[in-house]
Amino acid sequence: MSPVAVRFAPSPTGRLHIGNARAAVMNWLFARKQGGSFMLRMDDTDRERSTAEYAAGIEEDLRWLGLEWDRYARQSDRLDRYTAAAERLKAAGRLYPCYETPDELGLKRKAQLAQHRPPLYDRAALRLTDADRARLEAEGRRPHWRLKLEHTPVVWDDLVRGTQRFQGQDLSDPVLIREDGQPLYTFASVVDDIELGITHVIRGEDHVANTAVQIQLCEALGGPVPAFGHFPLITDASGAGLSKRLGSLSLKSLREESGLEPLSILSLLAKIGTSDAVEARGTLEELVADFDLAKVGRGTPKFDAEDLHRLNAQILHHMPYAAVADRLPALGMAGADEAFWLAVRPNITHVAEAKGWWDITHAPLAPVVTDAAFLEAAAGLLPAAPWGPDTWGQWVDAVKAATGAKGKALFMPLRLALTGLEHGPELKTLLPLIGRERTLARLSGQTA
Ligand SMILES: Nc1ncnc2c1ncn2[C@@H]1O[C@H](COP(=O)(O)OP(=O)(O)OP(=O)(O)O)[C@@H](O)[C@H]1O
Repeated sequence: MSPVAVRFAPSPTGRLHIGNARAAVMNWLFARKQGGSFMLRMDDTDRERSTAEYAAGIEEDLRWLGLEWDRYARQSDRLDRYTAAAERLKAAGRLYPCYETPDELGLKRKAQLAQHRPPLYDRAALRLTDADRARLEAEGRRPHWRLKLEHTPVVWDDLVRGTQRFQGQDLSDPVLIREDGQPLYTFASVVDDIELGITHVIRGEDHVANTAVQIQLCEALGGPVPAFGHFPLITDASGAGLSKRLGSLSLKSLREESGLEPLSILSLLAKIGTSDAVEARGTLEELVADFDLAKVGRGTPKFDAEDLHRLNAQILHHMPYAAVADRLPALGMAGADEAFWLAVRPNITHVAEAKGWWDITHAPLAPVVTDAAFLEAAAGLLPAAPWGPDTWGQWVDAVKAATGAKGKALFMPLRLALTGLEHGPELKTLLPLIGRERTLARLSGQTA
């Protein structure tokens, strides 16, 4: 058996959204789990809507997620392959020229629907004589080309949906090549899957009907026919579909505006709509280990941004300093060290929020003074420098013994004076970061 080869094949007509990313994640995890290869293929034959900027944006998004590709292809580099495949189909009598305009096709469809018949192409072009075609071309009409489907059953064992059955006679002969010579998605995709050795096509269920046609096309081109798996499409929280062109829920905005970590998105996308619970995972390897296409369910997964934020917080709570060290200076935390990161990571949902704690530990702050006499007494008991992890314990024991204050009455005035807030990271870890001088000043009510 040939080694497993999968592809993620976006059209570069917008930035990737969370649904597209699911397709990328599924394919990448499948490849890694099976020891196979993952290809990024830009389906850019739509010249009007594809741009190099969007292609670069898609690459940026995938790299940010950590989904590196083993192979890369661009359909616009392979146009000669589609021409060659079209010639083979013509020679085999499977590709035929049609001359109807979109308006004429629209009228035919309307008439069929009015008679409660399915709106299938009526194959009128197959009945044209050479003379008819010559006359149409003389009128200036250029042909588009349709695949002549076999009127036989098409059956495949879908890796997600189980056995799928279509009848060739229930499907319209698909247009493979437009009037202007542009190969359409259905065609280019199958030529590539065959020639690039794709063994498994894993994609959203928006492609199920395409698959029936593509299996026939693949056979007409001499195969081999890959395995197919179609997973349900993600909707937004209101149940509405996503579209690259509308820019909905793009990875770029989740990264740049919402400040999410790639692993939160990966953790969500690897598990949403599967029989596994959605949980934060600290590495891609853990997600690979859990992955099994058989766990993907048939229900429509709804994307809820709240889930991502919850996962993000969980991921940050365990994130080592090395994973963020490079990013902290650019977020206004130049000089932030491991002690600072370990102190604040349990209290943040997004990395940028660490800046709030950076300011509290490193910039002037107006303390909240609730009991000046108590704070003065506490100031007199502050241990001498140097301070370490035990300083807080020693200090509060002394304050407790001297004042008799306990529990909240002991901690809250100190927390408010030192941080200005009622909640936050453990004072045991914050105190050495704030330092003795600043602590003394804040205890006396000064902005420091
Ligand atoms: N909402 C979704 N949920 C899961 N997968 C999706 C979703 N939308 C698209 N996909 C998958 O993303 C992959 C790339 O598809 P494609 O580039 O056609 O994106 P698209 O968002 O459908 O495009 P467009 O909005 O530009 O029509 C395909 O495998 C497709 O099935």
